[in-house]
Amino acid sequence: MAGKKVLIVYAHQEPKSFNGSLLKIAVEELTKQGCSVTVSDLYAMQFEPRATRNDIVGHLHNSEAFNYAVETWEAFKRGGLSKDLVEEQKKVQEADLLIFQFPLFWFNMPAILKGWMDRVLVRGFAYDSSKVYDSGLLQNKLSLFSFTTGGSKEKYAIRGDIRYLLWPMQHGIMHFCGVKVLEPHICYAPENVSEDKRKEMLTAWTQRLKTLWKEEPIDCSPEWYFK
Ligand SMILES: Cc1cc2nc3c(=O)[nH]c(=O)nc-3n(C[C@H](O)[C@H](O)[C@H](O)COP(=O)(O)OP(=O)(O)OC[C@H]3O[C@@H](n4cnc5c(N)ncnc54)[C@H](O)[C@@H]3O)c2cc1C
Ligand SMILES: [Zn+2]
Repeated sequence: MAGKKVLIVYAHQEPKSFNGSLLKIAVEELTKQGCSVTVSDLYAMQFEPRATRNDIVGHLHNSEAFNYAVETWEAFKRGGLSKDLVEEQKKVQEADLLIFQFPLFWFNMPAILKGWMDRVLVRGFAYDSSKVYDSGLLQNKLSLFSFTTGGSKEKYAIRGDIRYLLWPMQHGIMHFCGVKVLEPHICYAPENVSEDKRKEMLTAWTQRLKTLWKEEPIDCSPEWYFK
């Protein structure tokens, strides 16, 4: 929808990859719609995934025993978070929609993207003591997890519902911070399907993006994941 701001957090090393093609499609289609699109290309940025002391500029709240959650919370309040974090938080703050584009690694997101979650979604910025889930601090935003797998759709049906994997990402992170969740977009086994099937999956992503702003968020409750 024209005027909407979208942040795509992208975790793949290779622009020519299938994930790279999915990213390109999203940038093109959303830009065409009149959205303003920002991409955080984590590998290209050499984004630091480790949650360390370096994320705090200046003095520590308690230099005797380091506590990452407490120190980043305190640093956020006094404007003492490292520059790369502040930049990512600004992008999140401005966005109406967050799209996460990545290949599934060990039933989860790649470490560099997990590190983005760990470091950017600081207490005071994304959530606070009683400000979690529907009261989280990142209200009025949507999120969408768009990812690829190595395993086929049939294999996932046998191994168990892929929604189980989405519980920590969608519910444990996004919903916890107050962000609403759209249906995930999953491209199964792009390496092992025909060229035609790959083209079909890319077209399906373009098609979905065309009507994305009309979608209702999922009911992000245990039933959606485990029923
Ligand atoms: C550490 C690790 C852990 C993993 N854990 C899991 C796991 O737990 N579960 C699981 O299912 N998988 C797992 N995998 C596999 C991984 O999820 C897949 O390899 C990945 O999702 C494939 O996506 P890709 O973008 O890298 O594919 P690519 O290999 O980049 O792309 C597939 C094919 O699409 C082609 N392509 C790219 N763009 C286009 C285009 N525009 N048109 C047509 N063709 C195109 C490429 O040339 C390539 O031939 C793991 C992989 C790693 C490295
Ligand atoms: Zn939820």
